[in-house]
Amino acid sequence: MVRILVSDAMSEEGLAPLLADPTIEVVQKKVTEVEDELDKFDALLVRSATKVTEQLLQNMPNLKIVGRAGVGVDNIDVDAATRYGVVVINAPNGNTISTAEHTFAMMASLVRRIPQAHISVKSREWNRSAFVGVELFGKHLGIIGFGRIGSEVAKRARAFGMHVHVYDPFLTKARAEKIGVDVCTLDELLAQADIITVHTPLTKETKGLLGPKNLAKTKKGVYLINCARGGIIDEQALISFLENGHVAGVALDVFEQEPPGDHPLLSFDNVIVTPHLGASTIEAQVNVATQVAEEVLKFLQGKPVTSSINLPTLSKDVYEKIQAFYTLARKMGIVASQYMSEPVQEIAITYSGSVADLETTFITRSLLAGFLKPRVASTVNEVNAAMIAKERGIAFSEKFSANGNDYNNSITLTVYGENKTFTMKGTHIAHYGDRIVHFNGFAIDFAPEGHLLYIQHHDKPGMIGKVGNILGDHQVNIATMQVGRQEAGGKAIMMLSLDKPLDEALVEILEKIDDIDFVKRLEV
Ligand SMILES: NC(=O)C1=CN([C@@H]2O[C@H](COP(=O)(O)OP(=O)(O)OC[C@H]3O[C@@H](n4cnc5c(N)ncnc54)[C@H](O)[C@@H]3O)[C@@H](O)[C@H]2O)C=CC1
Ligand SMILES: O=C(O)C(=O)COP(=O)(O)O
Repeated sequence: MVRILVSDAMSEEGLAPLLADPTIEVVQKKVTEVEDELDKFDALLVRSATKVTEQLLQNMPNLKIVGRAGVGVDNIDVDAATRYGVVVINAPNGNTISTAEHTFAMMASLVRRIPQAHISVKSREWNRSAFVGVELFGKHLGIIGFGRIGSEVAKRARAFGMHVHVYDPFLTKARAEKIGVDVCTLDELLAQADIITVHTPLTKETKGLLGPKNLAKTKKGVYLINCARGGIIDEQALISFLENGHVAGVALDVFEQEPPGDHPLLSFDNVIVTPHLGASTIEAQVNVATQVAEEVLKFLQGKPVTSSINLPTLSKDVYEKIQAFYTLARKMGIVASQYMSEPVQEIAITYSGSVADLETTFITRSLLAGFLKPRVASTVNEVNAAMIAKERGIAFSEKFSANGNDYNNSITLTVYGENKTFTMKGTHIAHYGDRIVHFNGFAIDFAPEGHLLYIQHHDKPGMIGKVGNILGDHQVNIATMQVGRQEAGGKAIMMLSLDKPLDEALVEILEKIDDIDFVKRLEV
């Protein structure tokens, strides 16, 4: 039974695919309510309230995936998740419209002082002259961060007759022209805008983006809106610029600390606030919960996920094409790692023939994960394989060649160790399976599967018989046997597939046979 912890409030309708699956148990409780059983969960679904820290990840050793039912993943330690091999996914567009609409509602409320007027009337006052606002029409709106939400805000602003200026260092000219907005530098935006709204993620670069220096570059009487993340507008700087009257008003949906408690910003009459409600609509919540539920279900069924933060994104089509090579590469990694029982500095992979045209990032990660698996105690998979390889000083490279040599497709792996270099070549043949066709300088043909025994020896009559007799005497059945040699009477190899793993004592007996150089057990 797969167990999923849903630790923040989520739409039941959205979670329906998980709730309906009889092989899945969904527990809807806060982390603090299940502290004793955290090690029993395979998946964790969160919104922004749950902090997925390294400590929490350590307390959940069976966790395989974290699903963020929303956009921002700043509450998740993605680096730590990657290190532990935990996939992180989000729901990137389910709440875009709701957040853009909320931003616009905040903008209108801010310039017309609707919340203040509302409180006044509810207090039985009727003070019309105290609530004179300004129009949005004709005003200059500065949008910092022109992604999904920023561009939806721009469309609405244009409908209101506003001039829209956007700053986003990653925005292509073509996209900006298509939407018809004025792309400018941050300084130009700060100087021109009557209203500034931020829609970037919270990153090292955007933390404090609107701090004392940049706020000083804004127009006197500017209005500011933050419906993205607390901290993009520096709260201390904001207090100073409200106190000195430079900023006319602020609308905040988000805070550096949530909830903000008795925050000094809450005392300003011209600061209007909501409790992180951007995504809080029925529609957005159904959308984001459905998106993560479907993704988690796919992941648990071994299918590719499309909105991963720490895995290359694959479409179903691409996944189907690479699946066979992904498995072959994993097996090749496992075999090579056991064969090269010594420190390794570099792994070079060459993709030839049809596989060279595919998306190979995943295949390479699969090979690395296979290679590292026998060497590391922690979980290693395609999420963290590249990172672990780097940490261990193992460089890796990919090369591509259109020519598949004798095969329609092949993967050639060269491992550079401290003392030796090892090469193997594998191919995938439709309806036949994975074959290793070159091993350590020998042409051969075997399936990289099960309990394999590799024997390197001198090419002499009777060698196969001697090995067969010893194994037979010890009740070890040989399922298949492939042989290869460089030249008659020279070096030769046998690759045996056995019905059960061999113990070390038997390896030693085999190695004592005259003309056997060495024997290696390979478990795939
Ligand atoms: N208040 C709420 O409930 C919600 C808040 N959000 C927040 O809104 C923000 C934006 O979300 P989306 O538009 O969906 O994300 P997105 O990824 O589509 O857009 C973000 C944009 O920011 C730009 N950007 C990154 N660094 C930048 C920098 N240093 N300066 C200027 N631009 C930069 C990126 O190029 C990108 O175009 C996120 O922080 C997200 O967490 C999202 C949904 C709901
Ligand atoms: O999607 C986002 O980034 C949000 O900020 C929404 O947060 P929430 O899921 O409402 O806690």
